[in-house]
Amino acid sequence: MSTTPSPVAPEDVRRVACIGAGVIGGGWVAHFLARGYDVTAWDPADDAEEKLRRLVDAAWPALEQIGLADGASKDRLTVAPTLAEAVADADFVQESAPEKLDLKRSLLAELTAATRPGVVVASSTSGYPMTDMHSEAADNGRLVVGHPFNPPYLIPLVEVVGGDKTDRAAVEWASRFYDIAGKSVITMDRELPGFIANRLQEALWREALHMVANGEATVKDIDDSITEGPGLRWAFMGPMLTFALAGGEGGMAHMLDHFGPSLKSPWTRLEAPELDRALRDAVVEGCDEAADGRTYADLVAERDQGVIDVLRATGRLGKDAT
Ligand SMILES: NC(=O)C1=CN([C@@H]2O[C@H](COP(=O)(O)OP(=O)(O)OC[C@H]3O[C@@H](n4cnc5c(N)ncnc54)[C@H](O)[C@@H]3O)[C@@H](O)[C@H]2O)C=CC1
Ligand SMILES: C[N+](C)(C)CC(=O)CC(=O)[O-]
Repeated sequence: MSTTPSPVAPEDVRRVACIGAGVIGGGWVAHFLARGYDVTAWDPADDAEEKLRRLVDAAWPALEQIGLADGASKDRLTVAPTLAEAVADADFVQESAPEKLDLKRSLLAELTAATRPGVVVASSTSGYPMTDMHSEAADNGRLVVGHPFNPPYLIPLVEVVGGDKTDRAAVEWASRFYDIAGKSVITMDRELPGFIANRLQEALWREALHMVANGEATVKDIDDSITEGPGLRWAFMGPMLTFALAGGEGGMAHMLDHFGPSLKSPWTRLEAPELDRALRDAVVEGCDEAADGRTYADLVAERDQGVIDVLRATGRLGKDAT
């Protein structure tokens, strides 16, 4: 473990390195460019640069719509030929490589060695605790999880948490940096599988898969049940406060006294269903039907506009909102 402080204060960060430039790494690139940073990306895939530039081009109209920071430009993106060159001058590194534990462990060790001492390195992992990804490399107290939501250039939340070897100062540095970079930060003081939001999302997801597997609901029924129902409330009021209103003037106390006993009803089947070929195909087929001829690019544009409309309608544009 290291006690090396970052060589750069969060407010003085100029250059961000994004390692792995797929859906999430590319989304981070778009976000940091829009917030006015110099961004250096690296990804080992042959077609990575072309795909990355395509993703940034597709995201840019949405980012212009919500407002670019002074000096923000797509021209401030450099795609480096090697990982070492990508991170050599970075003030902060966001790792978004595939979700494979061995790969994350060796990549994070490599990043620790290739960055300047003390530079904070955050992993986008959607579920691995940093304690499992930490290597034995020296100076690894600056490795943190910075879990984003898709697309990182529009969804504000980042969950920040360290592992058992992470310096508290690195967690605080990352939280402050993300805040300055326009994110909405939850800083966790302990590791949970799936952090907070994915733990919740995965519970919903498992139930949805059970219903498809058993022919109890279609993919469309499941999506409509959220977008026409609780999803409308969740955009601005979380599940706890929403349910407190279900208790009327008696609030959560009445809600719990009234509905609490039904917690024991067999509403959920939280053990995950077998993700066999039939279930996989049923879900894929249902999503194709739901897309109804819209391409991936159409859906991305539709989603981005929807998120912007919700952020605007709920008064969250204007603050450095994403
Ligand atoms: N897709 C999602 O909705 C979300 C994903 N995440 C996390 O973000 C990370 C990346 O996931 P996605 O972007 O979805 O995956 P992806 O498959 O879209 O992108 C992964 C990228 O990493 C590159 N790559 C492969 N080996 C690499 C290496 N050794 N070093 C650096 N890059 C390498 C690939 O060429 C690819 O471009 C994962 O840890 C995932 O859990 C987090 C939040 C949401
Ligand atoms: C599908 N996923 C588990 C990788 C999703 C996330 O981690 C967060 C999100 O964008 O919902």
